[in-house]
Amino acid sequence: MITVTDLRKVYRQGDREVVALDGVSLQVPKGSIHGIVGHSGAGKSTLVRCLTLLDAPTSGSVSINGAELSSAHDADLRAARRRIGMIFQHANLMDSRTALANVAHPLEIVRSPKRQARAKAAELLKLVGLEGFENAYPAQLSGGQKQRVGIARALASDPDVLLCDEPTSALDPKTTDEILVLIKDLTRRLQLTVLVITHEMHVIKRICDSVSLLEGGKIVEHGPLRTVAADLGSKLSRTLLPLPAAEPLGSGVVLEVLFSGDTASAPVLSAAARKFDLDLNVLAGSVESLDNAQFGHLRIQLPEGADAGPVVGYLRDQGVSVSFAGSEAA
Ligand SMILES: Nc1ncnc2c1ncn2[C@@H]1O[C@H](COP(=O)(O)OP(=O)(O)OP(=O)(O)O)[C@@H](O)[C@H]1O
Repeated sequence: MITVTDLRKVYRQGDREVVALDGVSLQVPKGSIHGIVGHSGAGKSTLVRCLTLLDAPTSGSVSINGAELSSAHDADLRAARRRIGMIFQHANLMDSRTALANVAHPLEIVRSPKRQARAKAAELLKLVGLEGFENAYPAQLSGGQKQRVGIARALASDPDVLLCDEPTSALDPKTTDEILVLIKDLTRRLQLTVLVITHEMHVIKRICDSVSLLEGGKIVEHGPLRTVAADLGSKLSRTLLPLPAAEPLGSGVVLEVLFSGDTASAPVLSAAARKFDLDLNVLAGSVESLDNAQFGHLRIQLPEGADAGPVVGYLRDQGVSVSFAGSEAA
């Protein structure tokens, strides 16, 4: 379990203060993956540096499985850092070392016996699907394979926590999905606690159990993936289930509707159309499976002159979230 409590980081530039983190708190349970999304400048890199204590937080605390990191010093701090495995956008492997020697490197630093370090590195390469590549040099590996070596290296110190900073931003879509499947699989098998920092919603959709939106150094929305996706109108729901812009046709009322769980598979819209004898026009739609639950986000338009009130009431009674979008009823 990672617990971050009221983390603040203020940089001083001359007599000016830059508040990069403004009271960030979060909890990530063991065995789960939490995503942190945010635009450039939101504070993501600062958060990574403060979590690993490469940068000292101005105030607040970070603990892993109840052990306080923020007050640790010297040997304790080094030991605490080893409990955090890091994965970066680029694996930053040592070109002159084989895949095996790269993975064994963190073990050599803590003076593990050489034979033991190599045996463990071989085991980790197998775990990340690189059996047979032990003697390959980075130049002989694809981007995805290099990232796998990076992941094996991150696991060498048997960390409790995996901190992934834009782990797939440099990879093509197919390799991205393969690496995400690997991270998810390792999380479950090794009961890791994983924090993924990313600007890609795809990463959140594919592997995260919960998500936080970081803006201006603050977490402005957070929660389990299913809960935030079902919150019609929230920023995270809009980015998880985006709708393309579509001009309304005429002056009929435009509604945004969000189906989740059971309502996503029930023919609620056609039932509403029959019940009120209306033609409903779908202007835009987005359908996704998130954390094994179905979601549908639609923009629909009622015919000109139709009374939206009873339709909205009926849809809400069926468990569908509805809001007015544009038109005279907005
Ligand atoms: N060493 C520093 N000194 C002063 N200000 C800093 C420093 N590092 C970061 N900042 C400021 O803190 C804020 C957050 O920056 P940070 O790099 O954490 O954002 P980010 O979300 O990682 O952005 P990006 O996705 O572009 O890397 C920004 O306003 C930035 O200018």
